[in-house]
Amino acid sequence: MKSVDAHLADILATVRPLAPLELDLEQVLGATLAEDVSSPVPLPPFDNSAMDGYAVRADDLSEIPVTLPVIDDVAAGSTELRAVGPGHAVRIMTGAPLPAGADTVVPVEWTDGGTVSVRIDRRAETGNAIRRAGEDVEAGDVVLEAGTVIRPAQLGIIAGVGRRRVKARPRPRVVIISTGAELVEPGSPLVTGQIWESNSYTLAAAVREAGAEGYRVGSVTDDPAVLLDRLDTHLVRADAIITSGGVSMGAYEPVKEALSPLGTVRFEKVAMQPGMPQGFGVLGDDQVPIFALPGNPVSSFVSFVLFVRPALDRMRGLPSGMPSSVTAKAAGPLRSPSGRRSFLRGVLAPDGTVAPVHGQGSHQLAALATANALIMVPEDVTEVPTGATVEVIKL
Ligand SMILES: Nc1nc2c(c(=O)[nH]1)N[C@H]1C(S)=C(S)[C@@H](COP(=O)(O)OP(=O)(O)OC[C@H]3O[C@@H](n4cnc5c(N)ncnc54)[C@H](O)[C@@H]3O)O[C@H]1N2
Ligand code: MOO
Repeated sequence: MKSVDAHLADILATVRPLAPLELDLEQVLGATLAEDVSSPVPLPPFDNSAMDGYAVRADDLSEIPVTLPVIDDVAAGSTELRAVGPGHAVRIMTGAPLPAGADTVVPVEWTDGGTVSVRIDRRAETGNAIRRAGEDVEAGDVVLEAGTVIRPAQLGIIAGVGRRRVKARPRPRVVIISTGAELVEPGSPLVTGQIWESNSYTLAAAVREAGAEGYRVGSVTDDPAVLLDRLDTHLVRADAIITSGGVSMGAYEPVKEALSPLGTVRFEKVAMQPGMPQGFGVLGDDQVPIFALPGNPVSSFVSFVLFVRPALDRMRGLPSGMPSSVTAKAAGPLRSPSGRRSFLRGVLAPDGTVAPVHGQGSHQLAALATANALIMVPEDVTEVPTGATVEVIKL
């Protein structure tokens, strides 16, 4: 059987980072920057007030209380140049440009709030409540480096330096197709022999959590021709495809039957539990990667974590490899088949212990839903005693 590491290595040697595009601000969340972004101007661009209050000269506050005439009013957005002379005050709002001559802002709470004249009851030091030009960013400074994933705050600074578009690798578009004649959409009634289709929902959600776009395109039955037709329809808009089911040894294995003859997708047994039957390859002129995952719900999810998520990282231009793990102490004994690496579902506690959940079958989706970690048991280990150190992947 092929090792987990060899299968992941094959996948990562095949998938490529997506080509960068000029993306609009509205489309760029979750994309990976492919250029350094710098600011054309200092930020803030001008000295301005951090509070609503009065712009004055600190020298005029040597005797407190003091009453000063209010000679002007300046709001945020004001583009007129104003000045404050000795013995005067200008009423100012948060974000408004500081009038020339002023060197401190007295918050309105320290005054009587007057509009003709103002009584100031507390001394403000020079520079109080003033935000200086360039305090955040100097003109020309790089604010984000190539390779940064654009999350809300990063998107904010791109807009904040005035950029409408940036060069970035988009979120990969992943089409998800479940296969199986027994599958029924949740919300519809079941008859004997049927089950509700869950894998495409799990996988689409996992794709989105992994920073890509997940498109469920409905399940197909066990007819390989229908699957090929569905693939043909969706290939044009996919950066990757995930199928679930139809890859083992049964009489009706539509994914294997449809894709094996193409010669670009290999079906192999990977030495892991769950997730042993795996298909991977490329489709079409654009060599779109396809992950043919096993149908058992826990198997498809674990396969996603081990193989698809690292591939999506690579497509996004991020470092990729085996999911990171932490060490923990086994809270109970663990069993694992010889020659296969196990990914047991477990609950990692804050005290650093990890307990296997009850129900380790590949079909036991409810048990998976109670887990927050995968406990790895190496290929050459069949039993792990309570208290032993194990590696776990956090979910
Ligand atoms: N004779 C053998 N039988 C099986 C082997 C084997 O080596 N020899 N491998 C087993 C292992 S391991 C796995 S994993 C499964 C993989 O089977 P398939 O990928 O062909 O998946 P299916 O047969 O279509 O389904 C398996 C199981 O999962 C349920 N399922 C499938 N799709 C969904 C879905 N979208 N939502 C919810 N549940 C789904 C399906 O009803 C089956 O119960 O093969 C073993 N057999
Ligand atoms: O390897 Mo299968 O994934 O046992 O369920």
